[in-house]
Amino acid sequence: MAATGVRLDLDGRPIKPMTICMIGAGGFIGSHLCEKVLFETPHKILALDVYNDKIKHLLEPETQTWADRIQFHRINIKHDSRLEGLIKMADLTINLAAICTPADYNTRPLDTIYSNFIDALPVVKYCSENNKRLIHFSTCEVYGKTIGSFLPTDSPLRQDPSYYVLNENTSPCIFGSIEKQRWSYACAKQLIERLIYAEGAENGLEFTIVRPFNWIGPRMDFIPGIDGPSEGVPRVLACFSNNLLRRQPLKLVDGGQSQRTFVYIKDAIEAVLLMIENSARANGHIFNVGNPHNEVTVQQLAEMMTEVYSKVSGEPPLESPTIDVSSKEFYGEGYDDSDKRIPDMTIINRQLGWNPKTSLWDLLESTLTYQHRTYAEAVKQAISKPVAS
Ligand SMILES: NC(=O)c1ccc[n+]([C@@H]2O[C@H](COP(=O)([O-])OP(=O)(O)OC[C@H]3O[C@@H](n4cnc5c(N)ncnc54)[C@H](O)[C@@H]3O)[C@@H](O)[C@H]2O)c1
Ligand SMILES: O=c1ccn([C@@H]2O[C@H](COP(=O)(O)OP(=O)(O)O[C@H]3OC[C@](O)(CO)[C@H]3O)[C@@H](O)[C@H]2O)c(=O)[nH]1
Repeated sequence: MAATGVRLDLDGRPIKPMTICMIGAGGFIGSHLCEKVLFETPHKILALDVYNDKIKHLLEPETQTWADRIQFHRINIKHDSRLEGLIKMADLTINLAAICTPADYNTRPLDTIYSNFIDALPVVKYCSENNKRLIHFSTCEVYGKTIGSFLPTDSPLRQDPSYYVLNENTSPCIFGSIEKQRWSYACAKQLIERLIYAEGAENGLEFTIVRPFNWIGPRMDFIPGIDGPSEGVPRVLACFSNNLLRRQPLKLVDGGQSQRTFVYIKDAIEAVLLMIENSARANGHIFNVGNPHNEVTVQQLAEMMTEVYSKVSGEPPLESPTIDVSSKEFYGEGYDDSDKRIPDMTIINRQLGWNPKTSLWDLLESTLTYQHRTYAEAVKQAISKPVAS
């Protein structure tokens, strides 16, 4: 499965095999990136994470053809002296490690800020001091709210893309007040972006910053009570999958009127591989990675997921498939929301020629087929178990 023959970059130069130190390799994005690198390139991976359940299929059995190209290190980067050595052994470091579920931002703001800023500091420092290239995962949340959201609801300017399309070099970062602790994550991500940018400007760090716009697909987060805590609140794909699997109405926070653009994880991973293998085109840039054509309100997402799940599971949809819930009830005090997220694709198009391919319907069809195959039986068994009194 590994690539054979000479592979060329976008400028026709041979791509040299490299060693990648991937921090957070055991998560949703990390697991897909590990697959891509192992199946389609000759590169080696030093995979660092606290967990490895999502990459077990890549680590075992050790007879797999790629086995000598991935090494798992169970490391918590908060406190592990092996981190610098592993970064030194690699040509490139990719940092994916983070607390990145909105339910945590206002309920565990300290953990969120430490994870997204303080814990990322040594990674940046070791890369800079050892002249190692860094690809750092930030977020589309650094844009916060759109300028258009502050206009009167009937203002025609709300239809003008310059009031809502999010551009890496020109859009401002607009967060709510400090008591809206939702923004702890976005603010920590923004500060680490600024630090990386400054390391590039003052000390010559070779960096690329990725701003993912709602990447979704198989292995995202967990299903509460099955492979994660019963009371846990994952991101929207897993929340709605959980509701569909349990035949419960999908909960629309504050009416589900916020808008998102969703991109299929496999499309997005193509963009990351282009960044990995085209350093001259990617260094010094911040890239939006999303699919501007897949925009829906959360309510429309719920309706589409209900329809797709019915198709892939063969079960009829519920008579009342959704229910409204207040954000205070769902997430607690201090929650706030991004109103709309459409990525400007000019920079990634110009530098890497990347475009997403998969429609929202198609990506939901493959993802919900996976969810049904992976979880339906376990959920059925969990539901049928008598509850302890
Ligand atoms: N999925 C998206 O759409 C999306 C959107 C915006 C930003 N991002 C960013 O992309 C990155 C990866 O996101 P994901 O969706 O794969 O999340 P994820 O939670 O699935 O993956 C993060 C991984 O990092 C690991 N990790 C966290 N803290 C660690 C530590 N101290 N030491 C070692 N490992 C640690 C976790 O165990 C987990 O496996 C994050 O930085 C996130 O902020 C993702
Ligand atoms: O059951 C639910 C769960 C969520 N919502 C609403 O859906 C919107 C999207 O929620 P989610 O995908 O969980 O998170 P966000 O898009 O707000 O934030 C993420 O964006 C990128 C990232 O940085 C990492 O993935 C993260 O911060 C939202 O409006 C929820 O309120 C719902 O209605 N019902």
